[in-house]
Amino acid sequence: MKWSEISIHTTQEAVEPISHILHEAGASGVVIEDKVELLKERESVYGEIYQLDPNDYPDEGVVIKAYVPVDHFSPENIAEIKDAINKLSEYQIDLGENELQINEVDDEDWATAWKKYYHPVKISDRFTIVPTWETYEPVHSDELIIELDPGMAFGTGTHPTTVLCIQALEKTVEKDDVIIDVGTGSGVLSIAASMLGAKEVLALDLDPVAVESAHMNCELNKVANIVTVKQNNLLHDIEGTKDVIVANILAEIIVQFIDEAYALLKQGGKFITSGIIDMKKEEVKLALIKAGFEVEETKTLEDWVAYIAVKK
Ligand SMILES: C[S@@+](CC[C@H](N)C(=O)[O-])C[C@H]1O[C@@H](n2cnc3c(N)ncnc32)[C@H](O)[C@@H]1O
Repeated sequence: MKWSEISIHTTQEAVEPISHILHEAGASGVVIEDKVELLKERESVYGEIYQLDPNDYPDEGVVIKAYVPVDHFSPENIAEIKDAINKLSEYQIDLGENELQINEVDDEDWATAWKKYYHPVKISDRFTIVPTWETYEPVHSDELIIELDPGMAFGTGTHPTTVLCIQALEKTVEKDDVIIDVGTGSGVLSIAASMLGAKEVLALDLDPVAVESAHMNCELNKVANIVTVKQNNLLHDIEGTKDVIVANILAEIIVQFIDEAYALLKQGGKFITSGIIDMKKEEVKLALIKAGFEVEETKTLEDWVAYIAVKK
């Protein structure tokens, strides 16, 4: 299948409004190429390993790329996008070069375009995430390595919410624990839980692409005997008593199944939640307390929050 790649060379201050215009026009995601990424001081508590290639970034400004099926936009639609972008200058937004280009690319090209930005990253005391197409030599003997190919599912393992969940799992999971991972995506949290000693992990996702990706990654990491991957809507119709439930899903969704999580956990069981943007943290905390949980720990990274709550 052919896709249209729309790329706009602009400035950093125009990234948000232009990304919004592209989303409104039907693009399901955007890729931002910004040289600042090369200069950024990374939080180095865990000595993350970044190997970004300067050739992937523009010398000046930012390039925003969006992908849509090749016949999605008529010339009129493109003109409307250009108009909407030009109008931003009325709000004193500097558009820089403001150059829009359209290229035709193959399915394969854009589905894998993000791979060049994804390299081994040490994300916690014990875990390093290594993309399947990279080679990596462990630095420490007790390092746990998760090999991952997220494909089109969420979960390269490096998003702040995933990092917070893995760090929380590292503190929480005990040998032979029985765990549920709600919204497993690439399966990264289920794999981490297995490597930390869980006896059984149930990995759930509504999206069949995620289910397939999680299956594949569990095989790859040799934890398929511990993790059962299943297509499921949140915790609907799930039974049994669990030691830990982890869910990295948006706050709006978490609040919908807090009571079900509470019911499934044993006394003293832990509910790890992330995907919570800072402005939603109080709403989730109140809902946890209302359900009977005690919030044991609040973790933050960038604008994201994770809670470790215990069933009292
Ligand atoms: C933010 S991603 C988290 C992926 C992975 N667990 C991680 O931490 O990187 C959220 C996942 O939740 C899944 N999801 C969204 N709504 C869901 C629902 N109602 N039931 C099950 N999964 C859902 C999405 O398909 C997506 O894979």
